[in-house]
Amino acid sequence: MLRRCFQAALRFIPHWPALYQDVVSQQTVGKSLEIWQTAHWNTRGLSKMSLWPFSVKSRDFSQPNASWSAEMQDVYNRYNALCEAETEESGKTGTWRKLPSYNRTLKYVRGGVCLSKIIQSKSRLFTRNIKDLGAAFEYVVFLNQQEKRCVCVFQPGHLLEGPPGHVHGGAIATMIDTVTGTLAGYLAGPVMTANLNINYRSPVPLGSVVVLHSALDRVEGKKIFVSCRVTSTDESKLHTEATALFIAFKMGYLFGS
Ligand SMILES: CCCCCCCC/C=C\CCCCCCCC(=O)SCCNC(=O)CCNC(=O)[C@H](O)C(C)(C)COP(=O)(O)OP(=O)(O)OC[C@H]1O[C@@H](n2cnc3c(N)ncnc32)[C@H](O)[C@@H]1OP(=O)(O)O
Repeated sequence: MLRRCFQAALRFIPHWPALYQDVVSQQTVGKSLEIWQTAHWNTRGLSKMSLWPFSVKSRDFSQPNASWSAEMQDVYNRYNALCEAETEESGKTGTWRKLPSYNRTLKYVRGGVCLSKIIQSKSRLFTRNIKDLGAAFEYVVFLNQQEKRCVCVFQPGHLLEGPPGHVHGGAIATMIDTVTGTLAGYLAGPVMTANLNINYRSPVPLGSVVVLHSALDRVEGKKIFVSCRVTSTDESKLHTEATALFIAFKMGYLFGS
């Protein structure tokens, strides 16, 4: 049923066939890097590219809101200023870029906003499925594509409790998976986590602000190795360390073709 739905959708979304064909024809990460970045992932704004006649705007869930603490806002301002400063200097895209954060990964794909209304329309990204501001995952990711690294400013809310007053290890793992997966995804197109190794060094208090620093270690064919450190905002305290392996896949893999 899902497969039929997907195939029917392919016929109606103007850009999807191009996306689909290129995905299935790319064998290695190396080959697909530039193609995905420039043409297929919604990294600059889908509405500019799409011919779809209806609204294709997705809400960006990583905008500052009233739940953000002063510390969260400060760190956000620091990285946001880097994005703006470098953009002004060069007159074009800066080295740092704030990434949008949608509530479905499908929305990063060209035509995906429309597809998301058709395919399992009630599905939501795990980290963006609680509507109360500040209650769970408050975060924003900045990408430095040249240096192949990203940072995430994360303010865990009260619904993420594990040990009393502190963040659940699974919630930290979720954020590590999200941030390393986002980096791998922006560098290589669609990826899935194959392996995630985590060492928890010190507990994270609920409502505090931490920074996830993620960097590309190496690429071997379709294997993308990424590492991540979770620290206090001044980096004086190490909370968590992790390494992750992502595998680039063809979109058809998820839809049975
Ligand atoms: C979806 C797109 C996301 C991108 C978004 C970018 C934009 C940002 C947007 C929004 C942010 C949100 C980001 C969220 C991120 C969350 C990600 C997840 O949580 S993913 C769910 C959990 N993961 C699974 O459910 C996988 C289940 N596993 C599988 O499906 C397969 O095992 C898979 C695809 C991982 C590998 O498939 P095979 O095993 O058929 O692949 P073979 O071709 O055999 O292996 C390739 C190489 O990888 C090695 N390999 C495979 N698994 C390994 C493992 N576990 N450990 C070590 N090596 C492994 C193999 O030995 C092989 O190596 P040799 O080429 O021979 O050198």
